[in-house]
Amino acid sequence: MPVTAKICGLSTPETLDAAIAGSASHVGFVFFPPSPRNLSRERAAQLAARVPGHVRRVGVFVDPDDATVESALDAGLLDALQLHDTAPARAAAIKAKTGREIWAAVAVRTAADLAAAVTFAGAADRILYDAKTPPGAALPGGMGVRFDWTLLEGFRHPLPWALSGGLDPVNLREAVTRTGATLVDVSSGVEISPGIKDAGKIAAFLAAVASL
Ligand SMILES: O=C(O)c1ccccc1NCC(=O)[C@H](O)[C@H](O)COP(=O)(O)O
Repeated sequence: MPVTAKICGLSTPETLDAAIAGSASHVGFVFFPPSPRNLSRERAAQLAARVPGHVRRVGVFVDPDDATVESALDAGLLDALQLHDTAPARAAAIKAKTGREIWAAVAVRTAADLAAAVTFAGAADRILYDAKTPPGAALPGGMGVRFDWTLLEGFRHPLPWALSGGLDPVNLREAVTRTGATLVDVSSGVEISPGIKDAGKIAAFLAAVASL
């Protein structure tokens, strides 16, 4: 099965272009003000206009209200909405209201955390297994934290899914081999500092994906 990749937290034309040139299947735009990757409406519109139709635009949110979603949808021309810290009923309501594909982030540290995945059946279209960030962390994602990938070995996934959390070009092969992921998501692993993406690192990650 071919593996595809989402490059998340893009915020400049140069790094967005590197993701597109390297054949990313998805690009992620963050709409969460505490994040160093947060986009203004204007920047989101500027970036969204550069994305060709075959690359899917994913908006990343943390339990957003309707106004936040509407504003981002309009500016970012979003194909999918990735929801962190969002209850299944709220995810279902956003899906019904927007008609967009919904990705539900499930934060994982232990096997017990995986039980949340099934609660999104019927409410979301895809599960994003992401590493649980430390207690008190400013962000629920995008912190370069990985989880124990063996937890996903033999797990019965209730929905299509993607793997995230602390991925980089070096650990990618082990992550995919252990979990069987066919869609991977990276942010910190292609940055030189939080929020600052690097075109060379993006190219290296996508080359590693293509070599799997
Ligand atoms: O990236 C952010 O700043 C962010 C903020 C709030 C919620 C989620 C966020 N990122 C979600 C992602 O999709 C990241 O790509 C994912 O957590 C993996 O991040 P990393 O471990 O840094 O590769």
